[in-house]
Amino acid sequence: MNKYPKIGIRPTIDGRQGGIRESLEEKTMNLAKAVADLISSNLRNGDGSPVECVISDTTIGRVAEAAACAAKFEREGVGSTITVTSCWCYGSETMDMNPWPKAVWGFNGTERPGAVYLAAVLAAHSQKGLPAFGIYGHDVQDLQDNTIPEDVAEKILRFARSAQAVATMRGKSYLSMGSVCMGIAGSIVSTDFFEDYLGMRCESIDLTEFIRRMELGIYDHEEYAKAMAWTEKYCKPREAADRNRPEKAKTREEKDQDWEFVVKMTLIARDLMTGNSKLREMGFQEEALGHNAIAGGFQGQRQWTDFYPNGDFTEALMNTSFDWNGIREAYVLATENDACNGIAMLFGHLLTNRGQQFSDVRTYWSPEAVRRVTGKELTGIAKNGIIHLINSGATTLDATGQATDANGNPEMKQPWDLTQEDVEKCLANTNWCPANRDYFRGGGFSSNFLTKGGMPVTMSRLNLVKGLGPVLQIAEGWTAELDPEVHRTLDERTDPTWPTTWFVPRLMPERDAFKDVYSVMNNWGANHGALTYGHIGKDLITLASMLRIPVCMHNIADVDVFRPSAWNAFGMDKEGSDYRACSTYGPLYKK
Ligand SMILES: C[C@H](O)[C@@H](O)[C@@H](O)C(=O)CO
Ligand SMILES: [Mn+2]
Repeated sequence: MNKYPKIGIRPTIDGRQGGIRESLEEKTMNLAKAVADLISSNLRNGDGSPVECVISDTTIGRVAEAAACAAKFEREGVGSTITVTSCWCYGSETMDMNPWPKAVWGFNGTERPGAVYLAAVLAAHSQKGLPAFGIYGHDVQDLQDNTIPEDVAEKILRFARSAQAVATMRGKSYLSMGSVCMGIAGSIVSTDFFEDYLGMRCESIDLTEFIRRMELGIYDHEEYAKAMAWTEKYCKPREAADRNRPEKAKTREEKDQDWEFVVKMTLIARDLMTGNSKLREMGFQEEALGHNAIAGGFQGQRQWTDFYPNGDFTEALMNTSFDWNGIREAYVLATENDACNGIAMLFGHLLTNRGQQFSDVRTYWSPEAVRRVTGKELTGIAKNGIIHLINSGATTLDATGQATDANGNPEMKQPWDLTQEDVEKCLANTNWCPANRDYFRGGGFSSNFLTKGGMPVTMSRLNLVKGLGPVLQIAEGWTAELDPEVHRTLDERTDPTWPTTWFVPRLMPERDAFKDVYSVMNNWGANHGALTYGHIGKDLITLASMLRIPVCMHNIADVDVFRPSAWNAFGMDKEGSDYRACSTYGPLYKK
């Protein structure tokens, strides 16, 4: 069985035999091949395999050929399509009628009217309530030119990245480990939202399952020994001084036991999400299956953490692009079972294949407040103020920023670009602090690091609003590096046992929520944000429109907003039309 969905390419053609069709067959097929090649040579699935395309067996001129193509795509596990043409074709006969994400590239040439077909078929898509993305190159190309211009390539790849994310999450699960955490609304998991908007299921387990598996030894014992040896080498030596009051601190012996406990928790959390064939060999058929989870959340607080070591080690390692088994794709695991943030992490992960960061959006520090408490000025990109992102647990260790690109700049890499040296540097820059036992009575270890400055990042968050539905918010910006003394003073006022990222959003004076750094913090819809490496706001906007989730706040220029062409019919203000279109079409998988 194929692990990932494929993208179907549909070459459509003028059906008139006796000259027209014959003259266009080769050209049209070549355009389809060029699109498939563009996608497979640029986009990868999470395991590093190229995103696969399937091309229709024939060009599509008449409806029987459209039907044969649809049948082939169903057999091949296609999850979205791109229709390509350089000429006039018959709209409703050749169009893709499947409600999955779809785009049409109408070649901008004038010998044959590909753009006329594009307009006609997009009108048909609008009329039939099957929104499609329209791709029309800016400059006229010659008929014999089969190259894909840069502006067209950018749109094809933006569509394909987002469509592949939509298709990849479909049919998978979100696994709640535990339930609602400290009354956090995002952890009141909405099955309706997951099912209707994402095509996903919600699974849940009670946290006693961890104890059962630990006590009955239901985990891979060989892997546990390997994981423990790795932890002894890379993590335990970086155990930080205990900041608990002496009467609250655990003894050395208790801490050693906690290390063993949190390593076992990590194996079990992974097995719960994705299963483990080793457990089948051990006779545990059910446990070997896992929950088919592509994302999950760990409740932790309060009952579990009041009694057992916290989930911080587990969450940090799961979200990281490496562990004792080497470099691998990061998992998506939200802390505090905040599924709304987990979904923003999942979007970021599927669009980039990189490890994700989960944080409390804790403090806006104005330049004035920083001056007052430190006696120093914020400088550089931080000069207009900063947002302190900090939470125990679910932040990828990739967010240390210790991996470097070819120019020596910090990067949170895709796993296939990570090197062993990068991995060792991420680990060498992460401390493991005995958990603050006023908060976490059961102990455990919190990952602690300071994110390197200068990385392009995008903060996002999904919120559920009664009467409206889901909305997405997006803020592109950068990580900032502060004067070390300023960092220390500000960090000491919080919980210095947790990882810190200083975030500076890109401001847009003309948009109220981005007129200053304070407004970004003040407009954030909940206590958490997901941080993704890179400026991926454009991709998130395209993805959200495919899922009919309106974007309530973003700092992306209008020219970079790429949504289905039907959105243009809902008015000239892009954000208002987004709301109207999303509410008209409704969720993609509504039953
Ligand atoms: C320890 C505390 O309960 C934190 O976990 C709390 O500040 C949060 O993270 C709330 O989202
Ligand atoms: Mn939190």
